[in-house]
Amino acid sequence: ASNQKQSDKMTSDRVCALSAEEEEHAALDYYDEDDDLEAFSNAELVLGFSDSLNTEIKPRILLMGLRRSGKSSIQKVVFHKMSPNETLFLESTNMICREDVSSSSFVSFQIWDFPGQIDFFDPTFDYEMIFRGTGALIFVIDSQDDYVEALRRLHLTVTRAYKVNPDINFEVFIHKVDGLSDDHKTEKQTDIHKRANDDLADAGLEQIHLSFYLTSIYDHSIFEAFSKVVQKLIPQLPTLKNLLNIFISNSGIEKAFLFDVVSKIYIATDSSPVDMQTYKLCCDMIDVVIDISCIYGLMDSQGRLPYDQESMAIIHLNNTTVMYLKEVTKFLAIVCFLRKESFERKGLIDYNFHCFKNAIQEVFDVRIKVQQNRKLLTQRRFLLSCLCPRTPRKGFMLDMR
Ligand SMILES: Nc1nc2c(ncn2[C@@H]2O[C@H](COP(=O)(O)OP(=O)(O)OP(=O)(O)O)[C@@H](O)[C@H]2O)c(=O)[nH]1
Repeated sequence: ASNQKQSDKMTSDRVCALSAEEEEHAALDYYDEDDDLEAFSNAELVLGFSDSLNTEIKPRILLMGLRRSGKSSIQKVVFHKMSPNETLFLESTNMICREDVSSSSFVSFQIWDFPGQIDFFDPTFDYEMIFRGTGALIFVIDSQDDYVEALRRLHLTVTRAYKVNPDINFEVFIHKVDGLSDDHKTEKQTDIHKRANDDLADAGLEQIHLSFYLTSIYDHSIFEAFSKVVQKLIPQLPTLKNLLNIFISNSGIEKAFLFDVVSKIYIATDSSPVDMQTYKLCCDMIDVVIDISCIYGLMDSQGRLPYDQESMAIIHLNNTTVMYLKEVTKFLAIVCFLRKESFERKGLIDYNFHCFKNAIQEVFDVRIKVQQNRKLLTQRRFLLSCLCPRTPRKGFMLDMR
């Protein structure tokens, strides 16, 4: 319960930070500006969203799949810290639920949770508008159920979405695998993979790439899968990876992850392979650090959490490995694994960390600058197109520049 409270507090802290952040940030450099504007006005018209002009248009992640496949549970467990058992009481989703996931870090997107059955032929459902601004489409398949119908829906959804926007990343979560043995899991994955790709090949659409993940809300697999989905939407990923590689190779560190603390999504890691055990240890460490901070730390006069960019933690494991966590920004932390001997040179590690942090700040600054320019441009173009609707927008763009 205490963990839940702390997470709620952190989430609400993040929401507060978001509104301030939104003031200075504009759209991610993700899709065409014309699409931004169009998607923005369409969303308002079609779905009645009341976003102000200030609102950032973020890449969308759609959660789709049959009824009761586990879509809402995934969203609640990953982004609301709901305990997996509580999802048993979730009611069926009847309308599209949209949620902003943002922080001052690189994690910034919208999740749209769709009701189980979407009728693509329903004229009130403007799927073209929805797919146009989509970065990733996650299709959830219940592995404990018969998946023939799910595969049919997957095929229909993917082909429709691809026609509208070929840049969407298609991610298939073979979900609820907690009830299956290891052999059974591999068997199901192979079967689903083969059938889905055969269907695409039969339709002459071999070029569509589907990524498959075995997931469950009862372990870390869902966080790991979500991390990979989100990473594909971070344009700065290669830069972050490069910075991490330089940092670890100069500090005697074996592995490092850059985490979004609230969601426990890792947004980047170095080039060495990731194993699930290491990832689990990082998640546990983040939980421990937040818990200890909340129990023993002193809140400031405004009642804010005693957890900030100065926070750090060291855990010595009983196999001569040391885990070292350091905050990079309020919502971003780096978790490193290194040998006890390497940790003796902590001064060097801290100095290198300082350089790493400055480099991350520079990446942020560039991003903010680009976003501010885009925001200004989009607002001006919007206002001008309202004043002179007949004049082609491209012309305005040239004038403004
Ligand atoms: N065993 C197991 N059950 C799960 C998992 N994820 C979700 N569930 C259960 O699946 C049921 C349906 O979950 P929901 O999240 O409501 O499913 P949904 O896809 O959002 O359903 P609709 O809103 O009707 O489209 C709930 O009882 C969850 O507890 C999982 O990883 N493992």
